[in-house]
Amino acid sequence: MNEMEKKLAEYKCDTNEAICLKLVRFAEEVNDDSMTFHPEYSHQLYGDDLMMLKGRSGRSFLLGSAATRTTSSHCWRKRPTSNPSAPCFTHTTFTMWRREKTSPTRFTRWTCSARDSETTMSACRPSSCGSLRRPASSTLTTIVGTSFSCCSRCTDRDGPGCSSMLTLEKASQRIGEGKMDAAWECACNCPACLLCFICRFEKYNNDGETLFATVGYMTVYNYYVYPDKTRPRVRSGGEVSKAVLSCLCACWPGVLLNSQMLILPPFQGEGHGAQLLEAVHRFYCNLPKVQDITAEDPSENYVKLRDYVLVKLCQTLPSFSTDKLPLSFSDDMATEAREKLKINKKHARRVYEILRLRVTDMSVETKARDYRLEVKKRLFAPTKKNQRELTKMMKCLRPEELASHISQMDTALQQEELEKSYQEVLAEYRRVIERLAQA
Ligand SMILES: CC(=O)SCCNC(=O)CCNC(=O)[C@H](O)C(C)(C)COP(=O)(O)OP(=O)(O)OC[C@H]1O[C@@H](n2cnc3c(N)ncnc32)[C@H](O)[C@@H]1OP(=O)(O)O
Repeated sequence: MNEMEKKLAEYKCDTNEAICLKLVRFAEEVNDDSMTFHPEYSHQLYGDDLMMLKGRSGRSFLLGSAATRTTSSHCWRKRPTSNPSAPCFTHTTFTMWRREKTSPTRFTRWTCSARDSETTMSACRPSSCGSLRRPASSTLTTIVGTSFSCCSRCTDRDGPGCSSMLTLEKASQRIGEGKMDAAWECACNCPACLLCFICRFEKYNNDGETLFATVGYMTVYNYYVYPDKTRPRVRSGGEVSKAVLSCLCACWPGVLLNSQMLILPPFQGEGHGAQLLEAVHRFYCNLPKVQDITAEDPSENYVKLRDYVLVKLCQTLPSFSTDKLPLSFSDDMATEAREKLKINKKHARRVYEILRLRVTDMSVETKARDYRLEVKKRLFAPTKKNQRELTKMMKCLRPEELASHISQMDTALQQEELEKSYQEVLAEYRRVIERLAQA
């Protein structure tokens, strides 16, 4: 370490620790340190190794539905040695999120006023996003009984973008640059044709005024399925035309990041994710054009959440009744799950395995064995396919070419891997069953 590096070392710190965030509903909360939390990921703002932050003075506030206030005055990034005159990039990046100066008296301007209904889920139609401060115009469904609202539009220019960058590992601002997508241009006014932002708001009262603060959101993109269906996919909002992008950016600059689903950290683990996903499924269930609902590259947490929600939805379907579960996965199950709940076959199969586990007495050896074989049959299917291909290859490959493929066939190793996968799946299923029991 040279002298300069030693000097700089004292300013270095973990940016995940140094950055403090708050979600603030009322003016007095701005100074309430008990509400502080830290980001999970800050490398997208500061880089992996060049970032430096002096002390712990960096601090941001994400207010109500949106705006960000940054009081981080001591953060900067080391100038690249190759270009000493380069600007201090981190500082620029950080202040980029500071759309407006925040003052407690202006809180209400950053909050969203949705419809009067208890909860409202709306789809965002890009062409109708022009007026940014109006409530969402297209109410699609109303769910009564919860004080949270699903709404597509934020009424302010500032979205929870910074929080998205700080809570997702691969968030990106560079989406859809220059790309056109017909789905976005659709003029039929059908919500199933669009990318929807479905947002979850906390409804609260501030001095007699009903306000809505962002809890989380999902972006769902509708793909075309031949010949006349669509397939909503939980995914980032990429591949949009520039015109639409700029319009949506104005509404939700942060939401347009590569964030498929996000519940803001203070609200995680409270059931919001499950309720949001369930609301989305229930909404699409009523659209005949929709084939099924999928997700793009789902994370482990998302799969856990989806398992729980889908099992909860399917458990009342006749084809999944307790007497039918021990008879193996049936076409009836796949069809009913797809037609009534827009669940695809692969997910319906997982649902079946979870529900069957719930009714199986695993202390009875024969029942446990039947269950194990049923699950392992599915888990082993890809390996079996590989084996069939290998058998074909054996007929045409030279011995040295075959050697590497043969090693993949080590049966003992395969059995070990299979058992490991089975145990992992079993643990995941048990967690879902436990959660269902608590609900
Ligand atoms: C398509 C994709 O892959 S998108 C990528 C997913 N997004 C991310 O990873 C971003 C960061 N993470 C998040 O935004 C959220 O954590 C999500 C979306 C993954 C989940 O949302 P959450 O609101 O936290 O989910 P929810 O609260 O319904 O369930 C999470 C856990 O909290 C537990 N929980 C729910 N309600 C309660 C409660 N009232 N009390 C205690 N625990 C609870 C659940 O049992 C569950 O635990 P488990 O996972 O061990 O079963």
